[in-house]
Amino acid sequence: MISIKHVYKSFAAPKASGKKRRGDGTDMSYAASVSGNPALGAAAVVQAADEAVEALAPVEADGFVHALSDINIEIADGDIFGIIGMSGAGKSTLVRTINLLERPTSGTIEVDGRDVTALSGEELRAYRRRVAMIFQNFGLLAQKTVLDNVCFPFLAASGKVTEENRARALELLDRVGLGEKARSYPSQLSGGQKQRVAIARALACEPEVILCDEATSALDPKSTNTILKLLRDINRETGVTLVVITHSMDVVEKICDNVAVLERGRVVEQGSVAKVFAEPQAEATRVLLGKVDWDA
Ligand SMILES: Nc1ncnc2c1ncn2[C@@H]1O[C@H](COP(=O)(O)OP(=O)(O)OP(=O)(O)O)[C@@H](O)[C@H]1O
Repeated sequence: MISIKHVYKSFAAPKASGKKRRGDGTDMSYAASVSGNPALGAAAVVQAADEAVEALAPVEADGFVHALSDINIEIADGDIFGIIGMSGAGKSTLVRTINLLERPTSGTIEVDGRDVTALSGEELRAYRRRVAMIFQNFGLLAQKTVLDNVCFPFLAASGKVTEENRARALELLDRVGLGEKARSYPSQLSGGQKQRVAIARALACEPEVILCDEATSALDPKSTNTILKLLRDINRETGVTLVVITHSMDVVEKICDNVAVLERGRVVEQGSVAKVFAEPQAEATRVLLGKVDWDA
């Protein structure tokens, strides 16, 4: 059970670092999400701040961007929990506080009753093995083969990759239907295949939770369905909890059991998907469902 209690997150008004993204398109979030290395964490935060500048964050009168305000959510073990909202609602910030890429400004995140927000060092690395993550841009390491990408969590955890680890990675590649691509490089795969590699990599350390941050946003409808079905099947087979960050009600309807709707950093509605779809209470939910009267 993940209990998010009174979580707030504020950022000082962002300033562009002037640094460009690394030429190989590496998303720092993945490397940071499997390690407790403060330098990688800092690089991921600089990258996020640059993206926030690009997104023109609204700066409040006090000079801060209040990305999350008093978030209270409970996610049961084995649930497929959707977090939905428009661009800038705070979805990515929330998911990044769950795996502690960002620390909440205040509030707690309890996992099985234990507050994890102050974890560091080996305890933080161990926590991140329990909470895997997949990203919109896949976060694969471009210079490594598919097999080496799936083995990366073993390397990050213990500094080496054993034969047993490789055999496990091959099993996982088979599970996602990509056994024959083990020696390929990410650039040789379609978007849907890249996301399947990322899912195999997420499963490597047998996580209890997978955070899926806009995992299908870069994919066409057919690949989206393949990935959503794969995630749902894995949830049923292994009991892993899925936290699905999305701006698409279609995604929520297809795989989620429960959903929280975020608007400007606040939860404006939450409950079972069936109830929220049948009787949406918040205006933001109706907009996301496409149930708005544009002429009103
Ligand atoms: N590192 C940061 N520094 C400053 N502001 C930030 C930072 N990260 C996020 N923000 C701001 O916090 C708010 C929430 O951003 P967040 O990326 O969480 O929204 P989102 O719902 O995930 O949006 P999108 O769907 O566009 O990714 C935005 O106003 C954003 O600009």
